[in-house]
Amino acid sequence: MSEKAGFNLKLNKKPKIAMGKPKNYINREGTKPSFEKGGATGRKSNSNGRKFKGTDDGRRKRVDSDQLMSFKIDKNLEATQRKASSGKHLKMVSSDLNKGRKGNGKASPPLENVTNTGKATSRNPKNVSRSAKEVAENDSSKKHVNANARANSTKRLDHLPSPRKIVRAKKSLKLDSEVVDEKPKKKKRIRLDPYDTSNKRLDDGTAIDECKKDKKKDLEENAPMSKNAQFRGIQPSPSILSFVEDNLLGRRRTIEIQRAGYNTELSAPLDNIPFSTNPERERIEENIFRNKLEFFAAAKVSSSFPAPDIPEIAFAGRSNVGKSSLLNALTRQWGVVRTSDKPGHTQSINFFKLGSKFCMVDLPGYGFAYAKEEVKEAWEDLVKEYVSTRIGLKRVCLLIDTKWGMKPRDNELIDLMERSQTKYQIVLTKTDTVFPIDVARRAMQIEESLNAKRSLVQPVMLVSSKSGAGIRSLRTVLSKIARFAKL
Ligand SMILES: Nc1nc2c(ncn2[C@@H]2O[C@H](COP(=O)(O)OP(=O)(O)OP(=O)(O)O)[C@@H](O)[C@H]2O)c(=O)[nH]1
Ligand SMILES: [Mg+2]
Repeated sequence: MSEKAGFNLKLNKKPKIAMGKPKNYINREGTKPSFEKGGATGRKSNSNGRKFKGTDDGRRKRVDSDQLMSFKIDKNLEATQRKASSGKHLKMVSSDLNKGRKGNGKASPPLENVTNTGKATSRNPKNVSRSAKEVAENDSSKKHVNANARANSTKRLDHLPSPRKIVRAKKSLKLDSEVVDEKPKKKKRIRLDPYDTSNKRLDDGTAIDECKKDKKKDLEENAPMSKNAQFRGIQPSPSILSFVEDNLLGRRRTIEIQRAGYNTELSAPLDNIPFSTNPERERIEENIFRNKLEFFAAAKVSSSFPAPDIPEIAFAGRSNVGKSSLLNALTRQWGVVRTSDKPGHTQSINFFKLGSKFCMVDLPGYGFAYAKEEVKEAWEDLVKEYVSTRIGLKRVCLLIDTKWGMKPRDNELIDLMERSQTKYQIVLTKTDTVFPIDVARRAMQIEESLNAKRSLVQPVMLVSSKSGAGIRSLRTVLSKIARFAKL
């Protein structure tokens, strides 16, 4: 076999298909595919010789059958393309081609023609004529190609196609191979650009999410911290922390209190002497608080106040903060001052003598209480009048619930006491209801917030009437007032 023939065979890739061509196979110019005339069945009668020009009948018949064969193949290709099937269909095409060759005993077009025609017909039947023209143009070369194919067995190539034709043939072969090769390929994955916000799908999904994230971040950064978050951010000083730990302030387990040497059988166990061998409660260290607590006056209006002949210490604060309970805890005389879990229990200013030289005053609470608004307002006015005008009032213990901290009404009273230059001291109550760290935080918070107050007496006292924590310390502070107070 000559070199050129070999080259043509390379172009055809499947020389076997071309090999089956009969000797008298001629490709025609201007022939129309039979399906344009409504015949897609491959009937012999379908090929109407009269409509083909420049060919004799015999040839026409052969051409028709060829065309029919080509169309048959085209149809197969169409189906192949529609089903998007791969090499399987290509095999079918080849087998059909072979079938046609075997069955008819006639020439079948070479693979390149078949695929070319298939490609053309699959999109536009008009392309068939163009393809036929191409076929005609390449007539001679294809003749030789076919002849080459035949020459595989017997003959050698007579003349070679021009280089231009070879290129064209190569191109067509490429296109054909592309058509054939593209089918088995998997669908191309569409890669979405995450930064392309013009993409609707991105807008619906990732892009919006990112926007939301950014907005959320901005809001988080710019939004003011919640009160709770601010409170959690407080770093108590080491001195406050150690005070809290030393006095077992805050919520503690019974075992912890027992290990510290306190008798948990007693009420307010921490208000005792640790590791005492005495099974009973030790005596109160401050003499003044050993006195009997005696109720001696109650006032709902200022005119009912008793004569101010002894120093007084008053206990003010919101309703239910633990004022009455603290009086009992300080004197260890439970039941003398009535307490209740119902806010607003104390409805008048109650005066209690502790011995002959000292008086403790239980004030009605302000803020939320189970009472009518006008009644509560009357209590509040009474309390304000008492703390701002009372002669003999040496100190106001302003009780704040450790859990809730200071409220606007507390600040109102502070402002009033500041104006009236009444000495006041903050007492944090119910410390047993929160964690030790929160006791320290609250103390720190209040100390810092009231730093500039002139009438405020430091330090902030931390107590629990229930556990007895901090009661002894408060007693020490108050007994000094009672001892040195003069009218
Ligand atoms: N856990 C705990 N509960 C307490 C403490 N002190 C008081 N209580 C409870 O709090 C509730 C209210 O106590 P009170 O002493 O009546 O409070 P108050 O401030 O006098 O209330 P008003 O008279 O209504 O203004 C009662 O149920 C007490 O048992 C404490 O230190 N710890
Ligand atoms: Mg009370």
